[in-house]
Amino acid sequence: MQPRHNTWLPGASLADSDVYTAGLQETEYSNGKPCITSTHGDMAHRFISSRSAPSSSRLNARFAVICTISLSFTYVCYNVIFCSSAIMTKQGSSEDKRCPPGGLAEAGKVPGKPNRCTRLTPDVRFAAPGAQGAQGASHSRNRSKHVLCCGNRSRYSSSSSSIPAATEFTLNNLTVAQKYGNKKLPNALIVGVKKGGTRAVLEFIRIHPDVRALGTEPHFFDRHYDRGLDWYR
Ligand SMILES: Nc1ncnc2c1ncn2[C@@H]1O[C@H](COP(=O)(O)OS(=O)(=O)O)[C@@H](OP(=O)(O)O)[C@H]1O
Repeated sequence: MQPRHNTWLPGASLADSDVYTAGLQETEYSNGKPCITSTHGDMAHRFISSRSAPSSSRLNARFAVICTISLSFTYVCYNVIFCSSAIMTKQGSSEDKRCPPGGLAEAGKVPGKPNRCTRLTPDVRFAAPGAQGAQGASHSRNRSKHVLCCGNRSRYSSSSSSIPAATEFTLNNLTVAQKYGNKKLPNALIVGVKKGGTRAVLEFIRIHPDVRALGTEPHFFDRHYDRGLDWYR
C-alpha cells in the first residue's frame, strides 16, 4: 500500500499527477510495479485516453509537417531530375544563360546595343581555315574577335564590300554573312592621343542604340595596318 502522493503515470507531469491522484483511492504494487486501483476508474481511463489520443491541433501540426516534407521532397526530386539534365545538355557560360531563347539567331535580330549573346561560341569554325594564307590560325582568331566586337555593325555602314567566300565561317550552321550581313568598314573613327579622353567619347557615343562599336581599341592604323583592310573589317 502506497500513499496517494506517490502515484505517478509515465508521461504525466507533476501537475497532471496531482490532478490524477485527486480521483484515486489508493495505489497497490503488483509484481513490484505500481498498479492503480481506483473507484473512479472511468475518470482515470478518461485521463489516460486524453493523454494518449492526439488532439486535433496536434493532428493538424502533424499533417502540416507531413505536407511540408512531401513538398520539399518533391521539390528536391524536381531539381535533381530537371536541373541535372539541363546542366548536362547546356554547357554554355553564365552569360549564355542570359541569352534569349533561340540563342545567337535571336540575339542577332535584336536591335540596340551590341548584345553579349552575339559572342562566338566554341562551335564557331571557319569553313576554309586554310584559305587565310600564311597568317593562318592567328589571323582567324583575330578575325573572330573582330566580328565579336563589331556585332552587326555593317547595318549602319555605307561601303559595300562582301566577305570573300573563303573567309566566311559558319555559326550554328549559318554563315556570318547571313548573321551579321556583310562586313564593312566603320562609318566613323575616334582618333586621339593617349590619355586624351577618347575612351570617354566612345562610351558616350556607344549609348546610342544605332551605334555599333568595338569593345576594345583595334589599333589598326598604328599596330595592325600590315594586316590589311580585310582584317580591319
Ligand atoms: N571629360 C573628361 N574630362 C577630363 N578628363 C577626362 C574626361 N574624360 C576622360 N578623362 C580622362 O582621360 C583619361 C583617359 O583618356 P583615354 O581614354 O584617351 O585613355 S587611353 O589613352 O585610351 O588609355 C583618364 O585620365 P586618367 O584617369 O588620369 O587615366 C580620364 O580620367
